[in-house]
Amino acid sequence: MNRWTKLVSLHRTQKDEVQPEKAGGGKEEKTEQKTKVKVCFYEVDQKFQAIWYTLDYISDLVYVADIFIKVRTGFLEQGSLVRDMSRLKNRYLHSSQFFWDVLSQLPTDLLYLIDTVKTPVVRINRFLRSPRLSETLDRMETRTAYPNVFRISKLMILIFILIHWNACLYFALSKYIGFGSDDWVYPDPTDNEYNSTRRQYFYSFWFSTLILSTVGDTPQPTCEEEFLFMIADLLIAVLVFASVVGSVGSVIMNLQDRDNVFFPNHELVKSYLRSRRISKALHNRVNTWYQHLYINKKITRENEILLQLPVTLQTAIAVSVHLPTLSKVTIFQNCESSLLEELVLKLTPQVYNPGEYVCRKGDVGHEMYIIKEGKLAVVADDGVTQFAVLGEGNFFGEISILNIKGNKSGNRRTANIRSIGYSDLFSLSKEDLTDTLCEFPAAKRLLEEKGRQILTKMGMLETSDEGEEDTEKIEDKLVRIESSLETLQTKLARLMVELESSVYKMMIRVEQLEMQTDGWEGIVAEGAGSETDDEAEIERKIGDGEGEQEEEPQGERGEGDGGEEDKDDSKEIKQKLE
Ligand SMILES: Nc1ncnc2c1ncn2[C@@H]1O[C@@H]2COP(=O)(O)O[C@H]2[C@H]1O
Repeated sequence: MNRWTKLVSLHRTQKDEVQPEKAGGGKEEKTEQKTKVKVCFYEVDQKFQAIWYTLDYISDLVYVADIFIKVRTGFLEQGSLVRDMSRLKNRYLHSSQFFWDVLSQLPTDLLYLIDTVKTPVVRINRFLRSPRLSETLDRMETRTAYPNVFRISKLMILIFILIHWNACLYFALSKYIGFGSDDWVYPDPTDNEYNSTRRQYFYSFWFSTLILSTVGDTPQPTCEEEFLFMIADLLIAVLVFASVVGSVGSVIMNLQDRDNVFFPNHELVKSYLRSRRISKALHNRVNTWYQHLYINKKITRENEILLQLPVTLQTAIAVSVHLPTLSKVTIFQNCESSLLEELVLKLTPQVYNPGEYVCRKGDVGHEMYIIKEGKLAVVADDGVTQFAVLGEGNFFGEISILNIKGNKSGNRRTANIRSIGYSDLFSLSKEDLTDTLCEFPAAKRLLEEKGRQILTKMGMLETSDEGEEDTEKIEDKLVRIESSLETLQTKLARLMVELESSVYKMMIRVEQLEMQTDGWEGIVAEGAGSETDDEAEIERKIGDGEGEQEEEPQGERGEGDGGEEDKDDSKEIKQKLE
């Protein structure tokens, strides 16, 4: 048999048959012996044949089970999941998938019965199932909480399998060329050091790893087969190396991207601070803040991350994350869930360092804050004297943005608020708060009440109750006037349309009547004798005109009383004629 044919068909010879060939040096034809079923490492085959068969047929059972699963797997039709068994069966049986599944499951193992074909190559059709494996891996990747770890593990396993197959080929090739015949092939197994199967496998695996990881340092090949093997391996190695570098690189990029999405980009801020020659103290404050974010996993850009989801999912997630905090806030405790759902998407997480001011007295207020975690103090201008300490579930900063009547400080902050330790806050902008409270007046009243209490304590509320009541009354009136104005505007618009249509109809009617009256001038001149008859005639014609008018569809007429006006006009014309 030709050397190449022998190599490709993976026929293997027994260990003791290798020796004469090795001794014979260039002897081309080897005696074909009883071939092995499974492995290049013959001892493994001899000892574990039962295990090989068992594993093979267990995996065949899994493949068959997979076919049943596929038949029962529903599919989407115009967005609805089809579960009807007869349709599912029909669909699968007529798909190309079914063809490939059957092909992969053909009992090619029966070829083992032919004595000369005892090679694992007969089961090669099982590889047709590999798309299903990659489908499974893809699904697992979308479900796992650690996709990057999963990706790297998958890559490592694939590389491991590749190195393993390559090691097997190397050993088979060494056996074919002759163990120990040169430096490149596997050393002579009769030597005790290289005799054990474990040593054979590890040596081959190591050799294969050297090539595929492009580490090199392998012995120089000496014969054609060795050269070809090395060339093919080195080409594969380039791909393997590239895919390893690429995958690891993309994993690192993903991690960086994730960090950049979760946290503000520290490197960017750092280089900005450097370029602007910011003082060391301020630099340190920024660094401490970043450190706190990273160590305690404080995510300040949640809203940006959630933006990629549909609004309903965003709300559901935000509610489940923030509701525990919001439900601790007194004003929101008895609120409708719809208010909380509306608010929750508008909250922006913020983290403050110890000693940092969240707002200063006299500043214009643009947002209010809800405390998620930490303690803050209402402090005097010296920054030390504390008037009150606010904790988890408290809120502040509402007075300057609520336009409370009688508030002497207007839209200015009434106090300094300073973070005692690290504090996690939610900020809510003036616009968002106003929009939301418009629809939930009860919550607005509560907020204003709390603000008024503080202002009264501080003596910053104008205490003219009457004035307040008056203003409230005026406000109520204004609201009523606004709504009445809107209704009036709508009515006016309708009337204008009706008026236009009536005028148009009137013009047509007058034209018709003019045409009719043209003929009567002669009749009138004929004399008074026929006067009574003419009058009756005119009466009749006008009567006809009115009848027509009555037959007009209501829709065309609109809601206005165009008909009445027409009648009046007809009477007028009649009078004129008389
Ligand atoms: N004595 C106080 N106790 C609790 N909170 C206060 C007190 N004084 C002021 N505040 C809060 O501190 C905030 C400072 O900004 P505002 O004036 O917008 O709203 C103020 C109140 O919410």
